[in-house]
Amino acid sequence: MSNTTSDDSLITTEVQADSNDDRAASAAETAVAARDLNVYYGDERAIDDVTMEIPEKRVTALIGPSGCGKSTFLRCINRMNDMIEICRVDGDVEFGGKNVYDTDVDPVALRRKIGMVFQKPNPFPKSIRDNVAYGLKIQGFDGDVDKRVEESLKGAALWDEVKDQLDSSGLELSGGQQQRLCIARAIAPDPEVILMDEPTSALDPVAASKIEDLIDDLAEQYTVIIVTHNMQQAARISDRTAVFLTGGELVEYDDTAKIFEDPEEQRVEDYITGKFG
Ligand SMILES: Nc1ncnc2c1ncn2[C@@H]1O[C@H](COP(=O)(O)OP(=O)(O)OP(=O)(O)O)[C@@H](O)[C@H]1O
Repeated sequence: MSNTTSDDSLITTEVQADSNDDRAASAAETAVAARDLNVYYGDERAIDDVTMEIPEKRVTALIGPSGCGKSTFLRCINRMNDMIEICRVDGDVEFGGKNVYDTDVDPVALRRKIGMVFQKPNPFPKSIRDNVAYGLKIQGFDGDVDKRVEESLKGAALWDEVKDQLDSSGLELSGGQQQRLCIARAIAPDPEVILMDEPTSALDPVAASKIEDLIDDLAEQYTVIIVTHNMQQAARISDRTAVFLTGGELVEYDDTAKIFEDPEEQRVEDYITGKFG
């Protein structure tokens, strides 16, 4: 599968020291940038003037205590907050050199380029094949659907386990397999960015570990932005970490090793060492 960026297509406490290091050390283009981003639910501000650049083909973790705005920030990136009536967004989220909140951006086209995986695996009550092919059909994909389904299931490290049961229901799979099916569904439309909102918190440790390995592989090809409550997970799998604290303030954003080993901000150190949050 190829990745392309085209503005036009939008219109209508242990840091892992192996593979992440190579990625973290090399320069990366910016995939997504928030500029002066404020988000409100009614009168309540959930994101407080956040500016940050998220690098391409890296894993960026968003961490912080409950209610600090991590999910709200994530949902801004592919405009999932549009679905929440009382939510108002001020400022820019740039993707492919364009503000995704520009009036000529089609949110459905945007979400093909910026896919999303949720906390609870949510396959459709359809066959494994149809789960993966769903987005392709909606977008009027005129290529080889079976080939793309196979590539996507391989990309989600699920193919070997399901290749002989593609017509079985996705709901018959285990929780971890269902989550990898959801990842296959997210990558089938050939996105550039994958947003993950606590993708392992509903899974047992073995299934969670498989997803962590998969996230590392996905970053070879995609930009991965993950919300996690699990600081060890952030330390293990991410290249960059953004720490949000109460009120939607982005307090510190840096290489993951720096955040976990030598943060600039006392509040971040206190949070990471469990003094609050
Ligand atoms: N749909 C909504 N309507 C009203 N307020 C909301 C809505 N979603 C979130 N909020 C509020 O916005 C703030 C940030 O919430 P958000 O879910 O983004 O935080 P979070 O850091 O992801 O929390 P958690 O880790 O518990 O999921 C909270 O005060 C929350 O109550």
